[in-house]
Amino acid sequence: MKSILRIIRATRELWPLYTGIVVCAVLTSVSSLLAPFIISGATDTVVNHLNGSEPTTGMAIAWFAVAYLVAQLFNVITSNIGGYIGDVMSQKMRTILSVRYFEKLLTLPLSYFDTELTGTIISRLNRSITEVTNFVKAMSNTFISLIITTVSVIVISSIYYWPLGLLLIIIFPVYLWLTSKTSAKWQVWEGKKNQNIDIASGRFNEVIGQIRVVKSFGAERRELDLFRTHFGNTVGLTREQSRFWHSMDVARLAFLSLIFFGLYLLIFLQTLAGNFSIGDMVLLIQLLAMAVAPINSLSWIVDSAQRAITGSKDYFDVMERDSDARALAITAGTDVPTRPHTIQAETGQELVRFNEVTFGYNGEEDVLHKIDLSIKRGERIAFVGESGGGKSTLMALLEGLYDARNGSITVDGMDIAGSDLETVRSLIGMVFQDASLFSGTIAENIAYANPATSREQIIAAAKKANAHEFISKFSDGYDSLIGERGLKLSGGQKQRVAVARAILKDAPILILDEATSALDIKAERAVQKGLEELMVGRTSLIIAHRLSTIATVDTIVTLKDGRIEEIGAPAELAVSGGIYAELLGLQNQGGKASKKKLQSFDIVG
Ligand SMILES: Nc1ncnc2c1ncn2[C@@H]1O[C@H](COP(=O)(O)OP(=O)(O)OP(=O)(O)O)[C@@H](O)[C@H]1O
Repeated sequence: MKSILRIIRATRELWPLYTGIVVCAVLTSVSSLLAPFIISGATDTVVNHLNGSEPTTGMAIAWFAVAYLVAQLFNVITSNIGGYIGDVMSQKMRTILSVRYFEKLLTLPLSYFDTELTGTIISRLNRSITEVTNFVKAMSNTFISLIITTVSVIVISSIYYWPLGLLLIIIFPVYLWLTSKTSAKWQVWEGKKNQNIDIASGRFNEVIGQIRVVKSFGAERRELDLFRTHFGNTVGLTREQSRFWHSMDVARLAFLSLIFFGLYLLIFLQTLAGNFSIGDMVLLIQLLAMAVAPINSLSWIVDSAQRAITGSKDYFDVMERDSDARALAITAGTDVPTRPHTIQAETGQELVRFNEVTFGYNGEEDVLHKIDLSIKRGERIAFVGESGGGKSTLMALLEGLYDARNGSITVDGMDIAGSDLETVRSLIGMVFQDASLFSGTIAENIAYANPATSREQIIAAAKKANAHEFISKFSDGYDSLIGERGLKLSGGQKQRVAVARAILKDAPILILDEATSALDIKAERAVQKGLEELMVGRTSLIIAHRLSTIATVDTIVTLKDGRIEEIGAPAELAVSGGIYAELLGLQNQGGKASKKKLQSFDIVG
């Protein structure tokens, strides 16, 4: 329950809506309580008229009907206004919670995403927020009227005949006791179901996101079976859970029926004995009928409260994680650099420095050891090493995605650990191995760094990236929509759009992870032409996958098991007997074994 209160506290700006809901609920309950009294009055008036003790007119009786009508209309209006406010409140609450969740995810360190599946994160968000908002809405609409109605029924019945009140009071503790007995078990089942759904949804997202891989491996059936199994598990769990819940519900309702049997018996006997008038009897029967609904909804409230508690736990689990303070500053907008950093280093002077950098992921073993490296402004530097040697990790550190365990990295003299991330990242452009485009138009993708970029600038960037020609051939040109991840573009086309995107970002430092994806020679040349344009006047760090690229750089850094083995110009390293020389030798040898060895270095030729 504490977590529900936390949600309400966390959304305290909604208090005018909460108040509106409470006021409407009070008015609705009061107006619905009026109806039994009006009908009771009318019944007594009719009965008295019929037995001749108090003759009345049709007009007088009609006023009862009018009063009933007014009470009912009032009830309808207040309950609907309450419903309207409830709808707005729950949607606002949903919006607030969802935005905060998204904001939180955007500020969490990358290490969180290394261990969580995207689909799982989404599924958890949907479930927890839906259940919490549904519950708060239902609570606000029903809980208050439940209390008012119940208390009124107990008080009024007691005034008429105290044993009636006593019997009604007994119902609540027994009912709650029976319900709480079920709750602990219920939650365990619910947790297991959620686990299965999260795994299935996580996989679902991955499979649909990488549908080509799935199809090419013919893994559709296997994936479908896995999905079916996880969802199938939830059916079995629901069976057990529901069987238990409903058998407890039978106990609850049987007990309720027993108490109501006693209540009705007492009312009938008292009326027969002349202690209640017919009107009193009608009033009490109606009041009891009104009490049944809140009692029945007790178990439903407990049920949805349990769901909401589980949901809010998941929610707070993520919300309580430590954000990366510097990422937080970006989403909060407090870290916007007042002016773009202008590079101080002259061409040929040191721009990037790795100073004895050691790093390991998430408390795991070190994967980079004492990396010492100086990169000059304007230099082209290729990183070569076996797969897993630490090339991507080194780049991730430079971008400030992870913090070094030891040592420091400076860019233009700024230690990136102490600098605001927005400045650091504004200095670095990236072209990823997988172009990673978003759904939307080609123009939107090219202008991702700055959506306000003019169409002329977008076209100029596309021309430099060697992409203008193919884009112009689409019927909608730059406004052509590309599917999620740009599925409608070829690999080479996607790469060129990504290059144009990097050209527009215009960062002085470039990280290029050369595409190894099976680009044919023509496509590769087209991309290469764009990359050459992109690299002009910039400092380029290249994770190279082609010996032809490596041969053209100023400096090669070879990495082995997270350590720098050699640094030098291609001509020097070609004869030094190190990794690069070995790779050149393998290329010249040809043959299967050589090809395999080259592949282990992610070198495609
Ligand atoms: N997110 C991560 N969490 C934990 N360990 C990781 C993570 N990313 C990489 N590693 C590990 O760090 C080491 C270096 O990986 P890295 O991706 O930097 O190598 P690489 O040289 O770029 O390889 P490749 O060329 O295959 O991409 C590897 O042992 C890898 O298993």
